[in-house]
Amino acid sequence: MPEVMIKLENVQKEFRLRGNIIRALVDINLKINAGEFVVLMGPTGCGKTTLLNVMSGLDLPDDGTVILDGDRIDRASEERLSDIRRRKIGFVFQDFNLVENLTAIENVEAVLWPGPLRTKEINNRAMSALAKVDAHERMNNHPKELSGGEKQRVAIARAIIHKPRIIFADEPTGNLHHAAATQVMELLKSLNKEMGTTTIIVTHDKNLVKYGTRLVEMEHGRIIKS
Ligand SMILES: Nc1ncnc2c1ncn2[C@@H]1O[C@H](COP(=O)(O)OP(=O)(O)OP(=O)(O)O)[C@@H](O)[C@H]1O
Repeated sequence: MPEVMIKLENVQKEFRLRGNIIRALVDINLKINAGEFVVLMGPTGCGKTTLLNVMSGLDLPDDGTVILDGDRIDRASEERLSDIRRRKIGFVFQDFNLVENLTAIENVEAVLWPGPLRTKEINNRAMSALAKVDAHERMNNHPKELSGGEKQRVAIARAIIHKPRIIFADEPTGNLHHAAATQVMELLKSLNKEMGTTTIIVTHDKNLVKYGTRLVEMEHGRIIKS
């Protein structure tokens, strides 16, 4: 039996906007096994980001059950959620979310500050994460001195420095040109293969389906294919 990494049962989520109720997630049932590389697609506004946020503990559902690597997270406190996120999850975003006044390596190291590790050990780990994503030559540059692809590779180094069980990536190639997008997807794929990191990416780009081991499609808050 494969190890189940994420399990959602009867998950519902609504938003209220100027008197309207938007059903962002409608009765979602989904199981993702350890080591899968899931590509989540669907038209704009169908609920992809909401689903990613609920699976990763960035947001809570109104109803239903969410289990992440054995922890039930749908009713967890913010303190517990942030502890689970810190230990188990790496996040990658469309706009990179790097801190502008820190260098590339400081952006990666910052994940481990403050913490039990010595400065030298943090520095070594950050260097090896940057080498893994082939961005070590730019380690002393600030984000504004990096290309989009380089910024995203630094962001991926930051996402993997604590060896997460799961990577969630929301439109990771949305701001990149074709060549840089390909490089970022190859990188996520190789991390998934080498380290067995369960990976879930949201995208609009049909060309990225080939990187996944599985395609999940949404429409109007529902999963229509999984
Ligand atoms: N905080 C919020 N308040 C109100 N409505 C929201 C909020 N977040 C999302 N929504 C609505 O919920 C629905 C699902 O949004 P979501 O961002 O999950 O879609 P998406 O599939 O990721 O869209 P896109 O591809 O455009 O990023 C949309 O109708 C959106 O307007």
